[in-house]
Amino acid sequence: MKKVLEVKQVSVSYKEGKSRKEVLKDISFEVRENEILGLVGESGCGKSTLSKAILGFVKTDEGEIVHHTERPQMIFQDPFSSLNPSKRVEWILEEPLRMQKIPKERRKQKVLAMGEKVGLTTEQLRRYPRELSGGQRQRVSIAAALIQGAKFIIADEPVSALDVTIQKQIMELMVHLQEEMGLSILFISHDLNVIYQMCDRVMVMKDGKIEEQQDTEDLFAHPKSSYTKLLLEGLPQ
Ligand SMILES: Nc1ncnc2c1ncn2[C@@H]1O[C@H](COP(=O)(O)OP(=O)(O)OP(=O)(O)O)[C@@H](O)[C@H]1O
Repeated sequence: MKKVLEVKQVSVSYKEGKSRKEVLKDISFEVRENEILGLVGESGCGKSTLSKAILGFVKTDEGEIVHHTERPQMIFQDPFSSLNPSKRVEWILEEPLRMQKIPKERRKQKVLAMGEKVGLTTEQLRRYPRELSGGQRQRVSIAAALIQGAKFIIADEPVSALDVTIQKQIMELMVHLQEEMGLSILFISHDLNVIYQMCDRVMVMKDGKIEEQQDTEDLFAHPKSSYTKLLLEGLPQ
């Protein structure tokens, strides 16, 4: 099985006064080609720090992070913060292509095609981010992540800010695109229901450590760690 990412015995700490607080402790896992790997854990357990470490935004104290593809593209919970408010959606999507000096006609075609893939109409592509609904904005950030041909995406709580029905649509879109485009997704969520519906494999994180990782069905049917059991007990049947 080919891998897109290997994280080997990684530890990360933040400065806290004169000492340092260890936030990630000896983390090891891999993301394989063509899979959705879930990362679940309570608020503050270190999920966002892990994605920052993968992107190289925080320094690791120990361990090694090996990329086998280009750096992943991110999708965030709140696309507002990542979308330029003063530009129309089509401009935002075109921007990385402009940087690559792709000719105008080709850029327009790519934006239209990507818009269609994520379910945005030509009319919606002409709007500003603030003129779209939360779900439509999340479609824009998915398109922005994919338009340069990324094969590996980190999605950090991408559906947590959405209502349940919209949540479902965005989840279905992501699974569909993952299958169609052969993507690898590291899917971060605190919501076990969402993880169950989306992911091929799951890692459970607690206090900066990976408690366990298993195929989704196995983890939900036969959790190994007492912490995972506790999390699952909190779920309606
Ligand atoms: N820049 C920073 N400096 C110091 N401490 C930080 C910094 N960023 C995060 N932390 C601390 O590191 C721990 C892990 O935070 P992190 O944001 O990675 O958790 P998380 O699991 O993503 O939480 P959430 O789901 O609430 O976003 C927390 O205790 C947090 O307070």
